[in-house]
Amino acid sequence: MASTSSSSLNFNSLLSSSNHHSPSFAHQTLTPHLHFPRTPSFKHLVNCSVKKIENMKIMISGAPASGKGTQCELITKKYGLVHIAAGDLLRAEIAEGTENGKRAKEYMEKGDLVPNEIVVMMVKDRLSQPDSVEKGWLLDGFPRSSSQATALQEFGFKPDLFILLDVPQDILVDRVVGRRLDPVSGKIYHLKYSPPESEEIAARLTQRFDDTEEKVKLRLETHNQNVESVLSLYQDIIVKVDGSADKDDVFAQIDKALAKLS
Ligand SMILES: Nc1ncnc2c1ncn2[C@@H]1O[C@H](COP(=O)(O)OP(=O)(O)O)[C@@H](O)[C@H]1O
Repeated sequence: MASTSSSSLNFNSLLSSSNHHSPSFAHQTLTPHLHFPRTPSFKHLVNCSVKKIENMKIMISGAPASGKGTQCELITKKYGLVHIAAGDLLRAEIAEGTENGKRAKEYMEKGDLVPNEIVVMMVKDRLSQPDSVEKGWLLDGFPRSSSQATALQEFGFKPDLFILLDVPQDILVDRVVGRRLDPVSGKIYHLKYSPPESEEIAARLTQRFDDTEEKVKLRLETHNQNVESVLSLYQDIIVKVDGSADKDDVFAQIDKALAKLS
C-alpha cells in the first residue's frame, strides 16, 4: 500500500487547518477527484477469482455511542484487521501526559474536534505501521472532516468500504450516559443495557471524562456539523447500517458488506 505523498496541495496549510473551523478549505476539498469509487485496480481484477481483497481497508463512522467500538471488536475478530481508533490514540497521548495529549484534552473536554496538526500525523503513523499494512485496517473515528479525508487521500490511504452506523439521536444520549469501561478487561458495559456480571466488576467500572449528558450533546453537535462533508467524499463506497438494532443484527449487516470484499 502506498503511504507516501505525491501532494499537489500545500500540506502544511492542510495540517494546520482546524477541521470545521476552516470552511474555505472544506469547500476546496469537495472536488470530484476526491471521491473514491470502487474502481478495481488491475491487480485487484487479476486476483478476483482467488480472493478479492487481501488486506481490506475499512472506515467506520457514526455518532458518539453509535456502537462503533462494539462493531469494531466483532469485525476485527472475524477479519483480522488492525483496529485504529482516533479517540483511543488521543486518550493514549493523554494517559502518557504528552504535550499533544494535554492540548488534545482541552478540545475533547469541549466536545470539539482536536486540531489536524495533532490528529492527522498520529493516524497516518499508525496506518503506516507494518501490522496495518500487512493485515489491513479498520479506521474508526477518522476522518471526521473533509480536510482530514483529504489528508489521508494525499498520503495515499484509500478505503475499500465506508461503514456508516445510523442511530437516532435520543438513543445515543441514553447509551453514552450509561456507558462504563472495565479497566481490567477493557470491556465496555452499559449500566442499563449490558450491566456488569458481578459486584466486583461493578465496583471498578470507570466512565470516560466526556461521557456526560452535557458533553455528549456537544460531541453530537460537532458530529452533525461535520458528517455530511465527509460522507460526500466517500459516497460511492458507503454502506449505511441501521445501528439501532441488536448488536448481532448490526454485525450481520456489516458482515454481509465485508464478505463481498474479502
Ligand atoms: N478524527 C478526529 N479528529 C479530531 N478529533 C477527534 C477525532 N477522533 C476523536 N477526536 C476527539 O476525541 C473525542 C472522542 O472521540 P471518540 O473516542 O471517537 O468518541 P466519540 O465518537 O464517542 O465522540 C472526540 O470528541 C474528539 O474531541
